[in-house]
Amino acid sequence: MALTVGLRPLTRALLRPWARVPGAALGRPAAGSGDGVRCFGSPRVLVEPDPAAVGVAVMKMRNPPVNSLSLEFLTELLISLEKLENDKTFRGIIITSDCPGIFSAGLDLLEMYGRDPAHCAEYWKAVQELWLRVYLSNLVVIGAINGISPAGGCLLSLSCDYRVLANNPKYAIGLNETLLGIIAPFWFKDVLVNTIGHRAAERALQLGFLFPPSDALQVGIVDQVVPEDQVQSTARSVMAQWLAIPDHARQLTKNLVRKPTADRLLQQRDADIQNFVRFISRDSIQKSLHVYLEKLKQKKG
Ligand SMILES: CC/C=C\CC/C=C/CC(=O)SCCNC(=O)CCNC(=O)[C@H](O)C(C)(C)COP(=O)(O)OP(=O)(O)OC[C@H]1O[C@@H](n2cnc3c(N)ncnc32)[C@H](O)[C@@H]1OP(=O)(O)O
Repeated sequence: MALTVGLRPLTRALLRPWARVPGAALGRPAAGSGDGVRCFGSPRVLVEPDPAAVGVAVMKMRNPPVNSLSLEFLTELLISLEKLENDKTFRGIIITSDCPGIFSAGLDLLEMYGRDPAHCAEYWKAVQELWLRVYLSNLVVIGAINGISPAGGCLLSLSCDYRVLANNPKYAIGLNETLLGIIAPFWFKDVLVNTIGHRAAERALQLGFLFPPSDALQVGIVDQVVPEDQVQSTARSVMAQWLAIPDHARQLTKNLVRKPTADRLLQQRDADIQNFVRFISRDSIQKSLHVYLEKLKQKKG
């Protein structure tokens, strides 16, 4: 899949600072890493080969405080994913968070609030692109979900091939868009329906459920719940099972299962962008986002 849409100026801008960080440029050995050990990433996305598993990369999201998916962060994720896809040494990625207690707070509300239509369109293209890249990745993608994962964070998790969630009562996962007064786009909905079934998705989406770990496992929005200190090791064991399957057979099967869902978006990407921009620009929606952002602020006291 080509990394095509409207990201070039930002991508160029992002690449410049990386060049100044010793060892942090994509594909270069990291400062402090041993000779020949590939460690690449960007300011917000740390990518390292798993020292205990050949062919596996660990991608850590570090966009503090809450790993919200800003345009810059999305762009860095996309570049790292593209790099991994093109690097034949890797067959699998474990996606996890470097922000304690938070996997990802989802889409960055500040990219949708008080922004002009052109910005919203560029942002939505990047959101689409990240979903397509993760969902259709040829690599095995395991989510090691070590924190709360609402909305866009949940979509990212649902796009992995397998999800391991830390058993912490503070964590929850789900598509909670309605609680913000907005709606989950049809492709978010499709992925949830594919994962937990129509009836459970119908309830979860309308009520904006954020499932705590035991409920998340029961409904099937995650595949495994394990003690927090076992999330990474479990993800690694699961990865070994998936990598035992010949790549070509697994990849073709994944494509067979996922392509119809992805095609629904691919066939109408521009219309989906226009729909998003129209929706998000409405006064009533901007008002809802304002109220929600204020609530987040007030929560701090
Ligand atoms: C047609 C389709 C139309 C529209 C579709 C649009 C789809 C949207 C999907 C989404 O992903 S919307 C985003 C949904 N996300 C959430 O509801 C999560 C909101 N955040 C939280 O609930 C909490 O922040 C947290 C539980 C993740 C973490 O709590 P805590 O550790 O207590 O941190 P704070 O709440 O104090 O947050 C710190 C800081 O970060 C800001 N922030 C939090 N989430 C977001 C976000 N998603 N986008 C932007 N900024 C966020 C928060 O306001 C605080 O900012 P300060 O400046 O006050 O420090």
